[in-house]
Amino acid sequence: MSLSVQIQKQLGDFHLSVRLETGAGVWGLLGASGSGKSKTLQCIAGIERPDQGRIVLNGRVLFDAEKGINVSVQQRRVGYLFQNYALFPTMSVEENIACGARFLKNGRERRQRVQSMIRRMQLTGLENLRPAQLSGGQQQRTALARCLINEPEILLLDEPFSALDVYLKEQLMGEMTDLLGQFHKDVIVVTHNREEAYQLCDHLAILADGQVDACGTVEDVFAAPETRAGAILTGCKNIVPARKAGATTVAVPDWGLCLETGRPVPEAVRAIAIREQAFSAEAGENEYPVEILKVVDQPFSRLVQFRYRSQTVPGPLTWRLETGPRLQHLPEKLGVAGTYIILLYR
Ligand SMILES: Nc1ncnc2c1ncn2[C@@H]1O[C@H](COP(=O)(O)OP(=O)(O)OP(=O)(O)O)[C@@H](O)[C@H]1O
Repeated sequence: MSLSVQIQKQLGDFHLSVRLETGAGVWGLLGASGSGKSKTLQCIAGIERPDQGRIVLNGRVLFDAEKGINVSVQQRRVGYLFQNYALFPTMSVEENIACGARFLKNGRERRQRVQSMIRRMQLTGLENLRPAQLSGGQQQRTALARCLINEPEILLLDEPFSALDVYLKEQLMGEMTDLLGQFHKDVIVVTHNREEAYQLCDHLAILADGQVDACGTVEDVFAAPETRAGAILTGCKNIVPARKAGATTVAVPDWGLCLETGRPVPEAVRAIAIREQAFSAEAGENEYPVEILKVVDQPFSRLVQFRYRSQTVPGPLTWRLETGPRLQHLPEKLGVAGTYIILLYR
């Protein structure tokens, strides 16, 4: 699969300007609320019309502003799973799924396809129930079946788990991964949740203020987000302006420190990020005196707020530890291994 998106759209004061090239597998659009994720997906599906640009799916031009091409939603062969599934409340499971196969004129073939979908999506026995009589997972499978029956070339999932509680979400994420694997569908999934992004996707594009800010494999984006937006969205809490100080060191004026990164530091570095788990009382590297401000016990971890004694700005830093015996002695120094210092360029 290849999808090329180059679109611009003005929405009130908000400017969407997305350039994205995706390949096979599951791609995630990870962005904060209001960053333009849903609008991007809707432009690809043909629900929204960009002001400018071009969208090409597997060599087929779906939209080209200059050439006046705008293929209809029905003809795009793009499956779109709405955030709340958008099932028709007065229709049964079977009727909802059949809606996705309206394009099939042959009634017998349509019925066969619907029955096959019901089996594959493990909805057997539920055919005559209405959406309100289904569990969250059954509703999601019905909506997925309605998308997939049309044999789309790509499946777009808009925040597929946002409406679910934590327990159901974990269960359904596992199910969804299995189903997507079974159907061998290429997928773009929109989410603001880093766990979802990490678990479901092979590749990630970070969306910030209507633009793609960073792009790469999930592992690379999480290991080295490169931008502030990427660092925040992948869960970094300690982000601070920094600049190159030496071949392998960064100066961090707000903390009054110079940190050794253990690798060449490019001139372009503008900030660093250190994950909460990266600090250690036994790091043996970059160890500096700290003042512990607060210890908050959480169910499976302990959050320690601290400041460097050399710090010139007030905001606390956070250090997260696995829950163990209560801290007997609060450390006087904390360190961080150079490899855990994430260099940010924007
Ligand atoms: N019709 C509109 N007129 C003006 N602004 C709009 C319109 N529709 C959307 N916007 C703005 O466009 C921006 C992007 O919206 P979009 O729904 O794509 O965000 P999102 O990243 O999906 O957010 P969320 O995660 O909250 O759903 C938002 O700031 C929104 O306020």
